[in-house]
Amino acid sequence: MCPSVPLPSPCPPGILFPYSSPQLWGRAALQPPVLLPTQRRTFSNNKILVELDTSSGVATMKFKSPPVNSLSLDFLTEFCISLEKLENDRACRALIITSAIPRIFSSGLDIMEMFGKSTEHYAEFWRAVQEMWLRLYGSSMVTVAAINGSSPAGGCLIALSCDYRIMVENPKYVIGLNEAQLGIVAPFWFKDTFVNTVGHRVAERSLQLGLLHPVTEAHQIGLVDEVVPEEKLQEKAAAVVAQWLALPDHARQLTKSMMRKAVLDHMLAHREEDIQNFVKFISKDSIQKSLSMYMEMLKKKKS
Ligand SMILES: CCCCC/C=C\C/C=C\C=C\CC(=O)SCCNC(=O)CCNC(=O)[C@H](O)C(C)(C)COP(=O)(O)OP(=O)(O)OC[C@H]1O[C@@H](n2cnc3c(N)ncnc32)[C@H](O)[C@@H]1OP(=O)(O)O
Repeated sequence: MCPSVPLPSPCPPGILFPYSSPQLWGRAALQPPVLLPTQRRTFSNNKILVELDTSSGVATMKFKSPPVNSLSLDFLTEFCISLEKLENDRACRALIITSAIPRIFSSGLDIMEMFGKSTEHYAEFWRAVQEMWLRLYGSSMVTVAAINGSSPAGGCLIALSCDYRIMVENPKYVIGLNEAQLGIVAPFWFKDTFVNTVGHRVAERSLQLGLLHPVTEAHQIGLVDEVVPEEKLQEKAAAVVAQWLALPDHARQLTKSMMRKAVLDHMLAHREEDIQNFVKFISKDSIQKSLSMYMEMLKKKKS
């Protein structure tokens, strides 16, 4: 067992603290460097599979919710539970997120959760979306998105919330915050997470046009950090994680907290207001009509 680690003092008021227990910091990093046999711990539900290699401290999370890994309320709940389990596991220092569904990383928020439902449902759903982002963006683990398929809107947010993004080179895959194309608006914390990754000008253009960027372009604008052939994805993700884990956990975690604190604090301070704004916005007839037309368009595309 890893001994509990004293908090760095004075304790910075970073968002990482409410979402990860400070006494867990250091985790496997502070254990003596003994060679342990590879040990795997697996847990799974019907949406997500998690495999933790306790000898390296690296967990791999696979989204497995057909047909397109859309982020339904159930999916978000399972995602948050899985994140919490890993965050609280002393043996886990890093997380690789990928998809078990061919060609799709995640299709973003489940549009059916935002269509034709009660205001109570919209509020519950939006709180779950916020919770997912707070946990992932505020995670004390090293997080790498291994993006093996298209990743629009909420799917892109998941990737943006990680520390590093590696995408498979495939001319058919796209990634971006395309909310404007659906007639909806990316909330301020989606926008802030995007700006923190690609910068203001690129984000402004991309958001206003609701662009879904092909992989090469996503790499050029800094939306993804690396592009690799499919067969190299897991190997690359493992190498990136190893590089990040070579640093002392507390230094990396405090730096991460410092970089992300303003955006996380802003959202926490406006969380209830953001839920009210979402409910009001999504309940509008005009927005419901836009979503309905978008779903129709998706179905027509198939036939
Ligand atoms: C001013 C105040 C502002 C306050 C804030 C307000 C609002 C913010 C609100 C919301 C923010 C939302 C963010 C989002 O994430 S919205 C979701 C955006 N997602 C998309 O646009 C993706 C749409 N899907 C696709 O482009 C393709 O499906 C995809 C490329 C993912 C896969 O293509 P493929 O050809 O393989 O598969 P399809 O046949 O298209 O799809 C299969 C099946 O799945 C259904 N589906 C796809 N995506 C979704 C989805 N996101 N939600 C629900 N269902 C989805 C699709 O309709 C098909 O269904 P069926 O026909 O088989 O029944």
